[in-house]
Amino acid sequence: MAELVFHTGPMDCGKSTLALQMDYTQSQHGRKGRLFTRQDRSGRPAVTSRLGLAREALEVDDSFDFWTFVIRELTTGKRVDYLICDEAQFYLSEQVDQLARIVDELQIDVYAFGILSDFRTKLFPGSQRLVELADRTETLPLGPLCWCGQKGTHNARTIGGQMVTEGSQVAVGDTVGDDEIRYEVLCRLHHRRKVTKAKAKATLSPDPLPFDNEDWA
Ligand SMILES: Nc1ncnc2c1ncn2[C@@H]1O[C@H](COP(=O)(O)OP(=O)(O)O)[C@@H](O)[C@H]1O
Ligand SMILES: Cc1cn([C@H]2C[C@H](O)[C@@H](COP(=O)(O)O)O2)c(=O)[nH]c1=O
Repeated sequence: MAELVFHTGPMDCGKSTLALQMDYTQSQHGRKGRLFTRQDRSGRPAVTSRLGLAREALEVDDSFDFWTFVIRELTTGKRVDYLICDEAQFYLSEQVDQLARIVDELQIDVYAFGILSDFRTKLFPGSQRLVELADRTETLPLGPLCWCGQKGTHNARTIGGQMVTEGSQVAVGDTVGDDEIRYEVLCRLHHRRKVTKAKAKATLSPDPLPFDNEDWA
């Protein structure tokens, strides 16, 4: 039986790396796949991992129809055994419905990868639909740590170094670099208290990180 599997976790937990590893492993066994992404950080239609791996992919925009695409591939004699769908949080919920139909009616495996929730802790529509429809939702076992040393679970957005809790849901960005808009993965406690690493450092210095300070812990 083909499967729709949603691999999720916060930013920087290895989703794109796993997507590329799955594609590699499957293709080593002669299976033919297609890679998709939407608004990758690189600005290119590609699946890119912070470990340095990258592969070209097909860009999914609002008008893209997975069902029509796969039917066209099959009816022109091409083989499709699986789809790898990165940055799936940005997909429309109708597109996730198309992915489920592909699994059920064409027996093609779909492996989707994406973050569950945004910087306000609200679900992305694409991720919500994946959780609703997937045969399995898997949370990646490894992930970034909050500055306090706890497991990082929640994505924070910073603008000019300040954590924000309002703004548009989509703003492509990274957890490293010096762009105005950045992300930082925090534990729930520090996300809720809006204590980023920079804020903790400014407030609590000169203690070394990770802090074990009563004030914030
Ligand atoms: N130089 C490095 N050496 C080892 N592992 C690294 C290095 N850089 C990044 N990583 C690993 O890659 C992970 C991020 O992978 P990536 O696929 O880009 O994440 P995601 O797609 O979930 O945002 C990090 O959590 C870390 O485990
Ligand atoms: C939390 C959050 C993230 N994004 C963007 C930022 C990145 O471009 C991607 C996540 O990429 P990753 O491969 O998982 O690191 O999503 C966003 O647009 N809005 C948000 O709230």
